[in-house]
Amino acid sequence: MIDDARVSWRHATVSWNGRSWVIEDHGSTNGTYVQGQRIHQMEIVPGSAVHLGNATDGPRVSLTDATAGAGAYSAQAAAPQAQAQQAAHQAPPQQPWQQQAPAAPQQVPPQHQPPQHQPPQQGWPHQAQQPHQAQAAAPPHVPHQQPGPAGRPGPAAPQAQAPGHGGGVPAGASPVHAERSPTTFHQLALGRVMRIGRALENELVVSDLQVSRHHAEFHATPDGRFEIRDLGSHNGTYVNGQPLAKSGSALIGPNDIVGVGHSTFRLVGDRLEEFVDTGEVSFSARHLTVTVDGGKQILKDVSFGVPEKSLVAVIGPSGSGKSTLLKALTGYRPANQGDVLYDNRNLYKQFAELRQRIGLVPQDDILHKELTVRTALRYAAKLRFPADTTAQEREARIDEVLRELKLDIHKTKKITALSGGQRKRVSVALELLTKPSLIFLDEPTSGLDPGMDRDVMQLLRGLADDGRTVLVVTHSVAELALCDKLLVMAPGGSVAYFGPPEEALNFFGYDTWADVFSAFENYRDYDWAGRWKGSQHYQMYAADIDAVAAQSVQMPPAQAMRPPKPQGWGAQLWTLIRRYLSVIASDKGFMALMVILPAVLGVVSTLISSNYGLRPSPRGPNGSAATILLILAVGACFAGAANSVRELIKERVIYERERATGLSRSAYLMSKVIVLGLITILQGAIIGGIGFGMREVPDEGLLFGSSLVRLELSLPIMALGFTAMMFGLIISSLVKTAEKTMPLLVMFAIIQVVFTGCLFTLHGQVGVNEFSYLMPSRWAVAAAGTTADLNRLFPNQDDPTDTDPLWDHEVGQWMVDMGALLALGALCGVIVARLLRRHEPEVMRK
Ligand SMILES: Nc1ncnc2c1ncn2[C@@H]1O[C@H](COP(=O)(O)OP(=O)(O)OP(=O)(O)O)[C@@H](O)[C@H]1O
Repeated sequence: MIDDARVSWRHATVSWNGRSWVIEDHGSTNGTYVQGQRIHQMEIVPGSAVHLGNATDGPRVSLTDATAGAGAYSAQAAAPQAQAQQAAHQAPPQQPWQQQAPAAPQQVPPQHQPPQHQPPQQGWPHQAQQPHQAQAAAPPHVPHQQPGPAGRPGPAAPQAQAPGHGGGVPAGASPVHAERSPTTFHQLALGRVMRIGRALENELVVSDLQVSRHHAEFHATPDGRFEIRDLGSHNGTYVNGQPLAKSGSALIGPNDIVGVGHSTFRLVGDRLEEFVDTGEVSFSARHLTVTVDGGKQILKDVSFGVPEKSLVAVIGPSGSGKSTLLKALTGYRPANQGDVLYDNRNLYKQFAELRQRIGLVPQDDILHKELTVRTALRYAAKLRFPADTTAQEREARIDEVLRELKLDIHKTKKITALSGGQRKRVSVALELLTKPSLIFLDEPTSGLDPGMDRDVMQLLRGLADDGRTVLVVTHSVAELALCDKLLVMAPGGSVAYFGPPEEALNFFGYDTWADVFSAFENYRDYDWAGRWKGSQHYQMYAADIDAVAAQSVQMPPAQAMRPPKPQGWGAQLWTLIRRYLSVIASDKGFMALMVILPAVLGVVSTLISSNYGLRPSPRGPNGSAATILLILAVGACFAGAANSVRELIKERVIYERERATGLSRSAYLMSKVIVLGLITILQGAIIGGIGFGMREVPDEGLLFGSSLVRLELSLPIMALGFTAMMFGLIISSLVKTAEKTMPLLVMFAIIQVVFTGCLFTLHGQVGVNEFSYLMPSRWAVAAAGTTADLNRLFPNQDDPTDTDPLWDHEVGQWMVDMGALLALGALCGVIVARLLRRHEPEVMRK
């Protein structure tokens, strides 16, 4: 353990590679320096000047070669290794203000048991010995320090002291951290530009993958003031939580906070103070209230707060507002009233910047299960990190996360081959890539057996001990003792209890959680919130926060909240296409089916007995030509729609999460359209190739003369496959569950059969004919019908002179029919985009 703020929590390791000692930097914030040069990995020898955090005055790690023999040398040199490892596995220090947990109030006499933490079976050595005591909330009488000007505390802000308590520091927040000191100082000089970025040539190097290589620069204006300018960064530069325009600039005063990646900067005189968010942030919610249309409150005045490194569990009966609370805390659906404070900064007001520090693991997995762990993380990293990160940098971060979550032995396995608990770890790993400080999980242990439940909860305990705040909504009560704080929601969306988990049952006066939940069920109208607010626990753990009056939420304008797009549109599209192709390629059965299905449909159509195929019979009419077209068109419709009908619904959770991290809606949709479009066009070619290939066709086509008549006939079938695929996407974005797609697919296909115009005459039927214009099969059969001259082959039996104008044997009509078919496809695209919006976090809808 090296006690220096410039040294990261996991900074570097020194290891013996069999030949020499090697120091490796683990993506530390302030870097590792050998002989004054920032390094990633380097061999070191006794006497090497190795500094952590700063090239000159950072803590020095030295190898001492006390003896001459090689063996003895190794033993000596092991010291730094032990040190580095120790640094990574330190339990959180006991706070000086540690309090004994209060005696349980109310009906039941206190039966407080010290928490019984099982030592972990494997992994997570960070298990705090007594986490509840170590992180017990500061009782109200502990004087709270007030935050700095924009909520960020700092030594230069004593003037911000406010009378009384509750002015911003949450109850339970450690007063130690309210007085946070800067991680580093940088001297600004007039006339000199200080450029910030990830690249080593910057004056101020921020080793953070969220930061662009050349991110922003500070420079002095001629009148002696300082200005920050964004250098077209991928993830944005923020002033007081608001994004600067790309390549925009702003004057900076002493009260302003500049945010770049995980670092924030503040000007003090001509000195720049840098605070690095290493994850250790306090977090609190104040008076959170959510009102839905009709005025009903589904979340009522929820207040709680926790210091850094806390693990908080939220439990409550079904419908008690847990998901609503999670959405309010993450900003997915901001509350109507109240505040969420992140390190004393208002999350809603500074959403654009702070949203990047939040990781959310939804209940369903957010990875494509067909991919291997490593491949899935690679695509996720590509989408989430700035475009200028190298594959090597991303790989290094993935390795780091895999190691941290003990997944490195599983990295080459497909996610489907992992156990439920391991799969959850992979979802957590994905969220950890960008080093969030706050991690929210929605029922991570649902569906897991008790052993895995414990495994996942211990994982979360470890994440919190490593310096993050973790909040988990759970149905499982078996492992609550691992948490620092427990929030119990009552029916109706109010707080029934907040405090140490081991005191909760006593608080309710029951022996088991089943009894508590039964009481919630049986006494739904009881004033659980009133009981909580009248308790000593409330005084101890929440009254402090509640003392500040509730505020209405005024969210910044939509464009100021949108997440930055770490990658450009084209790069996102390319990554999404590649990911989708990887997913398809990993499923050999699906690929085989994609070829077999159209082949079978094409072959089946050849069973229709017809002497003349698509040519006129000697007498003129040839009704079987219409039947052949009908079967081929319906086959293309089925194949196209079946390809896409489950595509969006099965990925909905992934889309929702990725959208919140900057995914472009149109790039996502376009990736589906391109890949599925190519597949269906290919399938259309197979159907048409077999279906028309084995038939007599007219001698002359309309477009290509006599040489490519079969292609001319197949093109409408291919385009029909494409448009049907787009219809399938509409169904996929419309439904709530994947099961509902099947009946809709069947309905779609049957309707297409009816409206081909091959079963009965559509032309001349007022209303029905116009309605048929909305059907892709109508236009596809019409286009092929112009080539085959369907008016002649399949005339109106009542009146052969009454021809269908859509089937006119003319090039112009072929073009119109094809144009209408493709226009329908494009219209479907617009509709899908609108429908996708409904499945996005509320803050992303624009
Ligand atoms: N947009 C909305 N409009 C109206 N009512 C809503 C809306 N969203 C949620 N509700 C209602 O609010 C209540 C709380 O819902 P929420 O999903 O937050 O509960 P929950 O505790 O997460 O439940 P579960 O454990 O079953 O997931 C429910 O009664 C739900 O029907």
